[in-house]
Amino acid sequence: MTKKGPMLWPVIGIIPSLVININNIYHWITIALIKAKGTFPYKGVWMGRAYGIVTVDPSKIEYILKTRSKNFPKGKYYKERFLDLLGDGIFNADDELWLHQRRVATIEMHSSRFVKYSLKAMQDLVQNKLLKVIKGHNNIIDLQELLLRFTFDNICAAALGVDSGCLALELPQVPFAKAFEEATECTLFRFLVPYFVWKPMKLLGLGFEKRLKESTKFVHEFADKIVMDRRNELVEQGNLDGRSDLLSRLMIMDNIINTTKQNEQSFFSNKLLRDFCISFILAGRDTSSVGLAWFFWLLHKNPKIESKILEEINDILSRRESKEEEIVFTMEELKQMVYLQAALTESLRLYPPVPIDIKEVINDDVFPDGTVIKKGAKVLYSIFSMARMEWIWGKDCMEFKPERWIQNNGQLVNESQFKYAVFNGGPRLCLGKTFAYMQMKMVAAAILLRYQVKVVEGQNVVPKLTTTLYMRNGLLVSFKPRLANSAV
Ligand code: HEM
Repeated sequence: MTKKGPMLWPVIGIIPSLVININNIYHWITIALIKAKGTFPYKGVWMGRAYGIVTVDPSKIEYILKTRSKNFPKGKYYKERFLDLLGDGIFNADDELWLHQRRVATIEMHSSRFVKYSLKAMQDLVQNKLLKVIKGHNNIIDLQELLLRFTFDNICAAALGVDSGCLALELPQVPFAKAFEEATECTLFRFLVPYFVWKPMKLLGLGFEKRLKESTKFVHEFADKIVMDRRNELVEQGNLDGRSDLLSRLMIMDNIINTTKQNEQSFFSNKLLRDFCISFILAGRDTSSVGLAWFFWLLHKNPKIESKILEEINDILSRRESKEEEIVFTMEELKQMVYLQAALTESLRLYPPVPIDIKEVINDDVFPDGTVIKKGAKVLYSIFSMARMEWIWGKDCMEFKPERWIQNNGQLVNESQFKYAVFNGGPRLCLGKTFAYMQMKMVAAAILLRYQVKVVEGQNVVPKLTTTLYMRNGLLVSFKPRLANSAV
């Protein structure tokens, strides 16, 4: 049953409490959820269509993400806000349209071809770009911004097969990345103001809606050109054998299906391919970089854990038969980094890149504990707050403890997706989870082996209110070469 939560005023609902706590929103929601014993009702402004419950209850999360997932889709509320940027892409689709994209993307992402391609892309990006930028910058640098540049280049290579150039040595402004960031930020405003405010603004081309229109146009034109060029390449060459990115593979798969089933319309039109790729870039653009930024911050506060990670990396390297000049981690070595994986998992628990998620209710429903939820309501679940509930994670829930994730036999703990909802769960479990771990381990190990990441003292390291858990002021650091490896 839902317990009392923050005050709901007539007409303006929960808004006054939100406004007062806007600078500390995640902690405020957490405290409200602790007081309400896990779930409370909320209401936005009158006629604003925002009402429902906020929860951290793993059994309710399992109910919405798995047991009754069809009754709790992304829904109209979410979709109409993301429609301009994402169209029908996987991140914004439900039902058949979602299912087909999900199926083909899953097949392709699990293929050894894609895994090999993404590993190579990551290795190249780390060795030839990221480490070079770090080496070339002797001064203080914003680590969050640097990691964002890395993941943007990485996801563009994986999804589109292009180099977006964010990690060039001089760290240039990249128009596509800039437009993407602007379009995402402006879309977020649609979640913060009632629909009767943003819809007229859109119609009249005002304020953030004007910026959204312009940045979306730029993103779409950029992606459209890549899709068109690839289509032409396929027509001219008859194949895309040299390419392993998702866009090329989906185009090829669709082509093969159409050749076997003559007269049937292609599923992946050029527009749907574009929408798919944009969804993919959105999903993988900032999640792992933001996760890594919090990870390095936690290591700074927990030097013993950093030493243990280093010990593990050096131990793995000591088993190499040949001692190459340049150390590039292999897939096998990354798999052996169990302690590093546990530390990353623990860091993501405390600072989940997607801090709050939302689902819409299609038909009236009743949760297993008897809580009634009405058609049209929204369920918000705070993944950030879940980590801070003693009844979910124990008395030490606030501590950064990688050991939580290692069993007595040395294997990693396989936790329930609904207790650890960081990567979502059920049929819409994050498609990039394996990719993200490979990426985060590669970056963390490559940096930690060579450098001590010195966090500049006196910074105000706090979360920003966006769909992804950015650090509001970034993370200023300097890199101090480790003596033993300074030549690497
Ligand atoms: C630490 C890194 C990451 C975290 C914590 C994370 C988390 C999530 C979450 C919570 C969702 C569900 C969102 C929702 O439905 O509301 C999701 C979906 C998704 N993620 Fe990730 N993600 C990460 C990295 C990535 C990467 C690197 C990629 C791409 C390579 C990716 C691709 C996707 C896709 C395509 C979906 C949509 C799946 C669907 O709707 O069927 N993610 N992710």
